[in-house]
Amino acid sequence: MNKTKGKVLIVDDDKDHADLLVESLQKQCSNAIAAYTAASAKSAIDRDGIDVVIVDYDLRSDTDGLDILQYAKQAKSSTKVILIADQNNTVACEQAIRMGAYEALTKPVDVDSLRLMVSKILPTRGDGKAVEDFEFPGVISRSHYMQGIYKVLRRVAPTNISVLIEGESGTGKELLARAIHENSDRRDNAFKPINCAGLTESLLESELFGHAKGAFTGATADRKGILEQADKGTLFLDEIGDMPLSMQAKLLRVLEDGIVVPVGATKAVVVDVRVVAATNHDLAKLVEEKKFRQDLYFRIKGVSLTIPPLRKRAEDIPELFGFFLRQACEELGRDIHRITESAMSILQSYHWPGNIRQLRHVIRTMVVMCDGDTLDVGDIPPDVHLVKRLSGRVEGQPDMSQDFVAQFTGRSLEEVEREHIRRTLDYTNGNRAEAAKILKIGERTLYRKIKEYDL
Ligand SMILES: Nc1ncnc2c1ncn2[C@@H]1O[C@H](COP(=O)(O)OP(=O)(O)OP(=O)(O)O)[C@@H](O)[C@H]1O
Repeated sequence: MNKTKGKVLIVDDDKDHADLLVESLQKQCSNAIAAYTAASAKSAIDRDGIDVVIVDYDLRSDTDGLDILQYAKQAKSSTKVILIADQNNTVACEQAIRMGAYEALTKPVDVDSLRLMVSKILPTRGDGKAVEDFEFPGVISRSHYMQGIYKVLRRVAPTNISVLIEGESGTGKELLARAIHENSDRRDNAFKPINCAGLTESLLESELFGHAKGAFTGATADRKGILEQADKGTLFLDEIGDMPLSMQAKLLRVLEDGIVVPVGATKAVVVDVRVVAATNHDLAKLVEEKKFRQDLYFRIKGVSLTIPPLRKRAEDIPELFGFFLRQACEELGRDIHRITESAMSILQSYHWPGNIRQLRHVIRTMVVMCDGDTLDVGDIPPDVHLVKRLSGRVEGQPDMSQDFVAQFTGRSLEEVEREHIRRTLDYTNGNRAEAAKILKIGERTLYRKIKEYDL
């Protein structure tokens, strides 16, 4: 059988069960180990750089499986954690998923399915050797959209091909560009980003190409441009759609010939750069409108990728949430592990115009606002709150009604009504008069429904 590379840790205080899982996983994973206590699990995580943790929720010690989940993710965010809980403990399973667990299973666990799951996380090559480690440090994503993107990146990153990344602001374009660089042979040389928007043409030219001493007022010394600084490395051209047309022509020439002449210099410099470009415009449309040069478009678009906005991949939110929660807690010296179901559900159905960047800020604000050890609806900033989503289309924002409907598809009208009333009451912190106003029903009707639905 093809063995996977990667380390698997089984954490279970039932020694026999842990050993059984280790034995079964060792058939496919040469490096499966067991820990019977939380303390030894933590030292294995610190010591061994574990890739997959399979942890029993009920450890019968002062801690539980969720604590190990949090510890493992903090030690290495790419570690995948599978939680196993008792059949009736769906609360722990839901909490684990909210905290970024890869999967949460209830007992009895089918060992073959578990093995299959681990083999999906740690793939093998046909010749039995493990796939080369391919790291996207700090890049979180489990949605099928993002998995598709990673598949392409795995192939593309190690080559020299130019990559064009399209996506709304804050979707993680620069992060992916860095991941491409880190997974290429150029990783030991520089990754140089430059934002092509917001710079005057002459500034952009001098930033890109450099300048000679005395080239213009203020040029008191020779200065290497970004292109030269990125020699043998990667040049990241952010917001390339905003580059002035005349600069586009100059850039194309350099990319074609690999020769840079700094502003005011007489000598040319030969450079070897790989280009990764990003834009939040539809570049093909800009080409049609003659606002972007077609020849440059083809030059930078060796492979093009579009990162979907966060609202189209709400399934990524729990894992991103866990990641940013840990970051914020570390930064602010807080110890918060949990989020209520209603709060997570609000985060998952918000439309996130600022995408992942906005999510990160919101989670930080929630940590600041939170009094206890669990984030709740009241900690969510008002602009992310329910009312905008429930009132349908927000001006200037996409229509969210589809996402809203999708949440409730397959549920009865009664269930939807109950849930809707519950969330609205959450939103108004239990203020019935305000909730009735939002719901556009009388207060007496609301009172009746609260009793009827036992809210
Ligand atoms: N998949 C991800 N996992 C973890 N963090 C992410 C992910 N994607 C984005 N981020 C974080 O979100 C923030 C915004 O990402 P980034 O700057 O790469 O976006 P961008 O699309 O380049 O934005 P802009 O177009 O405004 O320059 C960064 O803090 C980044 O680390």
